Amino acid sequence: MASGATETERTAVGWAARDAAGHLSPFSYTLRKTGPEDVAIKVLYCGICHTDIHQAKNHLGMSRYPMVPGHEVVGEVEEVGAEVTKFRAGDVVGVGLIVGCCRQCHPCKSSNEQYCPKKVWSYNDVYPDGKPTQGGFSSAMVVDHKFVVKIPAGMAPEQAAPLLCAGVTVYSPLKRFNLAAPGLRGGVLGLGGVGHMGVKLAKAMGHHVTVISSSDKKRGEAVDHLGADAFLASSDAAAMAAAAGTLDYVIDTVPAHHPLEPYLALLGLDGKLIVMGVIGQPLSFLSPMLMLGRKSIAGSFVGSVEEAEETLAFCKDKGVTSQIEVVKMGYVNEALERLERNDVRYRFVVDVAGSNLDGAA
Ligand SMILES: NC(=O)C1=CN([C@@H]2O[C@H](COP(=O)(O)OP(=O)(O)OC[C@H]3O[C@@H](n4cnc5c(N)ncnc54)[C@H](OP(=O)(O)O)[C@@H]3O)[C@@H](O)[C@H]2O)C=CC1
Ligand SMILES: O=C/C=C/c1ccc(O)c(O)c1
Ligand SMILES: [Zn+2]
Ligand SMILES: [Zn+2]
Repeated sequence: MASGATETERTAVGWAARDAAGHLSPFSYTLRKTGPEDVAIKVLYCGICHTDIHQAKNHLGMSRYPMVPGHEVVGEVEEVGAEVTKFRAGDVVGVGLIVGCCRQCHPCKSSNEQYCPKKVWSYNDVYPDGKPTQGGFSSAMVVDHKFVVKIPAGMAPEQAAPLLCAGVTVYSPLKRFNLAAPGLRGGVLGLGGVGHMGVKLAKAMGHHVTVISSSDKKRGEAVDHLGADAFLASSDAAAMAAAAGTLDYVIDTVPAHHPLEPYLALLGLDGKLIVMGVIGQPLSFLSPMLMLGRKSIAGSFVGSVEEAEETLAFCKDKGVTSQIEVVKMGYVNEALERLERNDVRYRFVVDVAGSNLDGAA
């Protein structure tokens, strides 16, 4: 469609959860007209993040249905609004977890818009006009251009998808907590979608990287395939004790309740435990575990648009890729089940444009 056309409301076909069972099935809905600052996107690929399970299954008690999840979106620009100059039809672009913010608060004014109190989530939220947001397991999205990033030329679109959440989620805290310098010793707890990007990004920053996993099953892959320098099974008390005090940081990606003390013990002086997992129960630790070592526990929430662009550029520059299994939309429910039972190496990406979204086989 012509650049600047803004009058047509379009129908999208997504795959939506209807209730907390979290089963996705075809769902038609209308997208807003392409406003002057909007980009209309045909979705090509969308990664499956564990957050999509948390949201679809109402793990946090805040889910709204019908809900089309998906927030690692890569697509092709179909139409741009009259005031959009950064993108044009045919560009390959990405969208992550956030699609709106107030533009006036301190986080917004300091390129930390993901921390805006009025941020709009790409799904399971509403726009200021009351229309529900729907995510990337869908034929199309209309997104404010501020929240759209260009996928670097030469980067495969399916490869780029996991960088838009898993990648930037690790890149952002490493940068913000001054943990991007070479030579640091990092730990990645939980080798899943976010964790495997943690290993790859930290290695590309020049860190010595230890994977801390719930079992020994991923040892070979972590060291031989992903390039980790060391591997600890958290169940191996002797190995955990031998590694005490050796790490500058641990990126904790576990999506379920777990003790923090075994991982605080791995940190040396001033070490940081960065909690990433979305866990709806209190986590606990004994305060001396922090004091004796001046350690800190921090959180971090995805990354800004600027950081998403930096992550993409960093990955392009360093040759960092995601390790993915590409599936069709008809497989999305099996993929969600396999993700939940820790059976994916390491991110599912749905080939949305190559799928029959109406649900026929
Ligand atoms: N803070 C933020 O901005 C973001 C948060 N998230 C959240 O991070 C978490 C991880 O997401 P993602 O990487 O996609 O998830 P994955 O399921 O891909 O990976 C999680 C990994 O944690 C380990 N794990 C899983 N279940 C358990 C358990 N019960 N106990 C101990 N370890 C477990 C497994 O690794 P192993 O086999 O090595 O033990 C698993 O591979 C989720 O809660 C997600 O919502 C995601 C993106 C951004
Ligand atoms: O995938 C990214 C989402 C992270 C997230 C962080 C906090 C929270 O309450 C969520 O629902 C999701
Ligand atoms: Zn995510
Ligand atoms: Zn704001």
